[in-house]
Amino acid sequence: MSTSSYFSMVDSTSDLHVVETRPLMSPALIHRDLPLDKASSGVVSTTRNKIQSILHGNDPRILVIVGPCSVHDVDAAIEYANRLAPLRERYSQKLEIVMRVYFEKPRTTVGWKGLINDPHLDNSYDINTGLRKARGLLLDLAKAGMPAATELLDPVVPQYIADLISWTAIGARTTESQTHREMASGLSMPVGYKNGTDGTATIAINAMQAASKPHHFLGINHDGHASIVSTTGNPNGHLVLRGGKNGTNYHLDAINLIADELAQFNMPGKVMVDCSHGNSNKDFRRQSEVLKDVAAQIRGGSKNLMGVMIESHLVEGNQKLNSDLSKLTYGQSVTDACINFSTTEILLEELAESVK
Ligand SMILES: O=C[C@H](O)[C@H](O)COP(=O)(O)O
Ligand SMILES: C=C(OP(=O)(O)O)C(=O)O
Repeated sequence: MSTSSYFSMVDSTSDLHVVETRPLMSPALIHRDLPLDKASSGVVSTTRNKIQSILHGNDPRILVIVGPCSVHDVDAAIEYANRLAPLRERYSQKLEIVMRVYFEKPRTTVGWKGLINDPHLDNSYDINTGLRKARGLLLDLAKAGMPAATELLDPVVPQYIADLISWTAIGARTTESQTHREMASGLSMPVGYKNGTDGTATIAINAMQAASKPHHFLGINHDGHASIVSTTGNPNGHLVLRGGKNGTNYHLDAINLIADELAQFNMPGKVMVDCSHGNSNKDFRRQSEVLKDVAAQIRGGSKNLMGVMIESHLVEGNQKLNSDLSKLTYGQSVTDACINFSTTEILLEELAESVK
């Protein structure tokens, strides 16, 4: 029986909801066009080492992940980095400032999923261009000496950009996912695991344990071929407290409780506080309140804090994405609302002053 007559006899049971599949460029091809240079690799490895030292208590400074909720405009991201660079230098004795450069957005239901998924912001989903734009921006930042932090969401994406990332988040919506724990087990940089959207820290503690162990899973290699990936486990994981539906978790009591829980599992007790999301109840103005509380804890001698995360952009607030992109305000977030740059400067000064 010929193949076509065989298939005409059976019901089609696959791809019933798939419209099309398009070729994806291999990581090797994008790396060939946008290679890692010596200076950039130096920025990434030095920053990763410094973050590891902070995490393991060998460097008393505080890690600061600060920048836009998401990058939708590469020029605005570069302008932001140019303004952040002098602050990074000024406070370098007290703070390790790393720019938040988020290309992938996990949505509660649906919405724009970030520059990699839809780089033209017009539902054309030109992912090959998205990956190039993301890598190009990371290279420009690294060449200018600015280290980058991101959230890694799609497990295929690290092959394209992870060599340029100094710190990674596993988000509140994916910390409990085995796929993301497997991915984190093979990542080369320190990883922060967010507590769940309901505020539960236990899933993030489980994630830290799982990702610190070796795993074997499905992925792609540098040439883009489907592969079985085997990892060693990532020893540089920590918790990121981002609050949740049931309230905040940045106060001293909450942090002490979680540090005790971490100690029971022999995990590093030092945590990062995300000043935004559940801790600000998504009101960008409340990030200042959270940051001030954290600074007071550091001033008071707390040994349980290793970092903070701040959502900040050139212009405060956020705006809706609509079809007329020419109406977008330059330097304002199209995802979560952010504080503006002058507030960011004030907060970084206050945080730096709190570190002895
Ligand atoms: O930081 C970003 C958002 O909080 C996250 O992507 C969820 O966004 P959404 O609830 O608007 O989908
Ligand atoms: C999505 C984010 O955070 P969370 O996972 O905490 O909601 C984010 O930081 O962009």
